[in-house]
Amino acid sequence: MAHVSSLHLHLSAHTGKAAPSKPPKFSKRINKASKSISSPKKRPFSHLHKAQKLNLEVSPHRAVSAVRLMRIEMGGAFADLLNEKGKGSGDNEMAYVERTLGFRTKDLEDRDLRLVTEIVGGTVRWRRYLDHLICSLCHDENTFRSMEPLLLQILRMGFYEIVKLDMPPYAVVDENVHLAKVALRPGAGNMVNGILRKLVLLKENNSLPLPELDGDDRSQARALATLYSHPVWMVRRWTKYLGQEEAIRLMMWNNSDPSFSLRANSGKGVTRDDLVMRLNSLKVPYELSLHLDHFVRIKIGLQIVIRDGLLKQGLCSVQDESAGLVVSVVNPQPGESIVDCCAAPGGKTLYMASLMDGQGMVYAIDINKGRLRILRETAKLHQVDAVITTVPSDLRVFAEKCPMKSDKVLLDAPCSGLGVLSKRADLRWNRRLEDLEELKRLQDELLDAASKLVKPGGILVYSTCSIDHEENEGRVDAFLLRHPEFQIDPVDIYVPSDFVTERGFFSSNPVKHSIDGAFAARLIRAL
Ligand SMILES: C[S@@+](CC[C@H](N)C(=O)[O-])C[C@H]1O[C@@H](n2cnc3c(N)ncnc32)[C@H](O)[C@@H]1O
Repeated sequence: MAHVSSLHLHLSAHTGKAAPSKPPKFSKRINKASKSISSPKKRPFSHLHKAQKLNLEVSPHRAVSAVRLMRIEMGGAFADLLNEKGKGSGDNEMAYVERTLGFRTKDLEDRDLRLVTEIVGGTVRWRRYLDHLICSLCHDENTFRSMEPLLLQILRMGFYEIVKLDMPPYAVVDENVHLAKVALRPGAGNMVNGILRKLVLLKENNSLPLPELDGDDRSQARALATLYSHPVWMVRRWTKYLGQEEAIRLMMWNNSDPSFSLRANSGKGVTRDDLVMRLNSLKVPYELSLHLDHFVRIKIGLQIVIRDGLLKQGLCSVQDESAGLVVSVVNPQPGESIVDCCAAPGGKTLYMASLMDGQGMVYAIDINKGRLRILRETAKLHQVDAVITTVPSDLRVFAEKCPMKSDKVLLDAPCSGLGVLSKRADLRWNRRLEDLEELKRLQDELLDAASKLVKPGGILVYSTCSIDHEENEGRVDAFLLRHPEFQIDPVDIYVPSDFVTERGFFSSNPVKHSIDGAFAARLIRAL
């Protein structure tokens, strides 16, 4: 999670990358605020102190959104509330606002939090599109490129609200101008006013300066990347593998509001009916999963579920159905010994453990000790810790040193995450094409290591949350060439046929199935 002291980094609007420097563009107010941030002693928030800094004219959702956007861009934090793991309570957020902007606003209500989620998620997703418009309406490109980070975030929010949310334009202009004035300085407010008013006029005349979809493949990819707000390399890759129409549909999915699934924690004796009763009493609308007995889908209301403590009490988990279906491919049975090779933070480990009726063992290996600690704690909370053993280790080292042979081995490999871009709003901006090559090398090494832990006749499941052919089928094909002792075990008896590829792999497609994109291959070792 981003630490607020990252405000000391200067962020270039051009690269979106933070580079260490003194904070050149922040107003004195911000510099003062960041001084107090880096001080190890926190100032107590006395009532007097609060009253002095209370600003009732800036709406809370706007102040919180601006600060979250700063944290995301400068620290790589995730945009969705889910990743705040329920810590995003109003109080916490307001402390961030005060330390970043130098004032508090009135407290956040549930409605404000919903707006924050919508504005932050949308502004991050539409960043390339919004920056194109902002840059077009600036005096010159240099003005845009050298814009101070907070000012840019305020403009992005305003553009998003006007263009994508169709909010009443002059109210948006007034509020963002006011925020820029109090959080930065009067001149910044004037600039926001000028640019946003230009935007309102252009929108009213239906003449937003957007690129045309023409020219050669490269220029079309660049235009699509702006129109649907994705990196150019992703557009080029998807156009090549999926065709332009399908690539556009995928980008539209990635830009839509994500829906979430909840898994009733049967390890603790909670049934889906129990979960549904709680959701009814909280008035959170849901749909039963068509594919998995323990799962329900919710489009809205995750905040309410978090607030009500359902996650903290271990009654359910937030888990996408695509992850649940990967567990169906493993098909864990009571009494089995299962190795989960890249287990943390434990979504699949916990679900597998809950299906084992207290018999057998899931060995949860992960290189990341901190994430593994979270897994251990959640396993206790979910009352499945008796069938989980955590092993902090690099899988490659573990497989070399430890001769254990298991019934089943799941390798849920580190991957690009290209199947989960609707939930991970900022991920598209953090991934580079070069990452894929590095990831493929790691995936091959981890597959080789995982295969050593499978007993003769045992099962190896390779899974990712990517929709990229090279990370999925490509890795399996390369593995089968290196390991003729394994062959494909088709997944059709474990998951609905709609998810089964011609070659017998599991594949979920966000556009087709309205869940995250994921992949799993079930491989069986010769006796
Ligand atoms: C996709 S995540 C796993 C998600 C997890 N299976 C779940 O369902 O919650 C990939 C995991 O691989 C771990 N990892 C990366 N390199 C590793 C290695 N060499 N050995 C073991 N774990 C590794 C990362 O720490 C990360 O937790």
